Amino acid sequence: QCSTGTGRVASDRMTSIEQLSQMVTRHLGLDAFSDELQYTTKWTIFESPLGGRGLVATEDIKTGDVLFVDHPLVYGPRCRAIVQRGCTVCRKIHSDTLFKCSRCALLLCSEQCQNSDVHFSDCSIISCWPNKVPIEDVDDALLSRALTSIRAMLLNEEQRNLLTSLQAHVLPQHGSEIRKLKEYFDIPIQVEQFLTLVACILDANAFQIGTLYGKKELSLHGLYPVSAIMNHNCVSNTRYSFNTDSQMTVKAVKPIQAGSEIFTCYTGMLWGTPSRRLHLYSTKHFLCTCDRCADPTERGTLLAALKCFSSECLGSLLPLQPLKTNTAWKCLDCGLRVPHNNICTIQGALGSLVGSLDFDNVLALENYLLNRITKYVPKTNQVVVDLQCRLIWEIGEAEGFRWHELAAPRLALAERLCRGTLRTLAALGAGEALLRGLLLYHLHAALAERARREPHLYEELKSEIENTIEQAHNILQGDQAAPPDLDLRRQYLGAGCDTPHEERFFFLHANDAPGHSK
Ligand SMILES: C[S@@+](CC[C@H](N)C(=O)[O-])C[C@H]1O[C@@H](n2cnc3c(N)ncnc32)[C@H](O)[C@@H]1O
Repeated sequence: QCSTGTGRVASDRMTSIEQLSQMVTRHLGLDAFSDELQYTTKWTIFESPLGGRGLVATEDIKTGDVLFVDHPLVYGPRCRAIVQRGCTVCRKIHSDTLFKCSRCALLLCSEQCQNSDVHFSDCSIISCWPNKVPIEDVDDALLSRALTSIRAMLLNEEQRNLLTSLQAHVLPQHGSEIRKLKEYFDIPIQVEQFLTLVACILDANAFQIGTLYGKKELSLHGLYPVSAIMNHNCVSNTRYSFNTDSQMTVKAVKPIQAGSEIFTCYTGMLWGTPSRRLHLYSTKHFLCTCDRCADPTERGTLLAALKCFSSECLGSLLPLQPLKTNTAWKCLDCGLRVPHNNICTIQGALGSLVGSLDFDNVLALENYLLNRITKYVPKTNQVVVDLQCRLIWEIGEAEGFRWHELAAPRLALAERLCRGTLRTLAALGAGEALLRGLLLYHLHAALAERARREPHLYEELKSEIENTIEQAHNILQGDQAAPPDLDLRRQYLGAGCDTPHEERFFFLHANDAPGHSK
């Protein structure tokens, strides 16, 4: 049945904090608790000193405390300029069975997906709009980009009120997917206005939804209304994780004092200041002024550092006034000053260089990291750190590079890279961030493999093998991004296991066997 009603088309954008708090309480289901069993949160919504609303701690919060479990009002394929082609129901990509639905043009991979409830409701909205071109000529990538907004048509009034009370980026660069969709479909004006508003709200607030560890599937985003109220800090005091039902759990990664704002991070943790600020400005329309952004060295990590332009100097260039977008840069050693434009040229060239790399080729990546990239940039630079992480994720996991297959120098390299990146995270004050959990897991796996090969080293490595898996487990448990053998490793290689040490490694080889799908 075709729905033409759009409910509230545009928000009055004036929802008070009290109204928003009430809507959030209902959304989280906290109003279902009886008077005797009062549910209290350790935070509330407030007028943030950064502008707009934010979340603030109402009592002291400990590391690891769960702040809330949010669920999405809507979710669907991520809306990016380059869209992966994948099934809009089961998220399968790289499938040669992908086809367009003959009624709505959405991409599907099987009859089962076509007959699913999800597709039925998507299709029943889109197929109501008269098509202006033959359905087979509709741009399925564009339709995929617009699908999350389209799904908002199914929300009830209360859900729409919550959705439209969130901030919207009402600027020409947002909502273009809906404008373009009009080239293919005759969309009623009220519906178009609603979809455009939702698209602007999604651009301001949506979170990318994590995928299962190592699984390549269509990337999704979702509108998590409570998480969306969190403002940004480049050193977040929370982390979030997703379960397989797309629920999002937000936890503290460090102690948060009563009265302090609760933050998330909208950028990559290991990006340097100019990259983070540019990204925030172009996508979220603000210039961050947090302590990390104001510190030219980024707590000594030098993630943005470039090589000094003077051929005799081995020093690093850093921005003189990082909060000024056109700041000059200065060498820490020789004091050479370099104008901003010259820095932009180097950063542009570096971007093109990295864009040309084949990240799926482990040997090429390793060679580039060890022999090439540090000719152009200091080893602290974010590009080097990014390549290090990409290599860490491949070593032990990629075909032909599983733990038991690694030559000793490569195993040692994995260990060294994990330790280096963990040091950078610690210097930033990242606390118990997700990235730290994954790095600890990989460090544990490298150490365990070394102990398996050389049993005489076991006693020496035992406490670190145990500590790393315990800490990784603490951070990653319940997160769908967690490696599937996390629990097994903790059971056999964690503290308190009484299996004789010669027998503790038996499961590693089974997991590493070629063809084993992690
Ligand atoms: C996801 S919303 C966060 C909630 C928002 N403050 C509100 O009132 O609904 C993202 C927007 O909040 C603002 N914001 C978030 N973090 C900020 C920060 N560190 N400094 C300035 N503005 C920030 C920006 O306008 C950004 O586009």
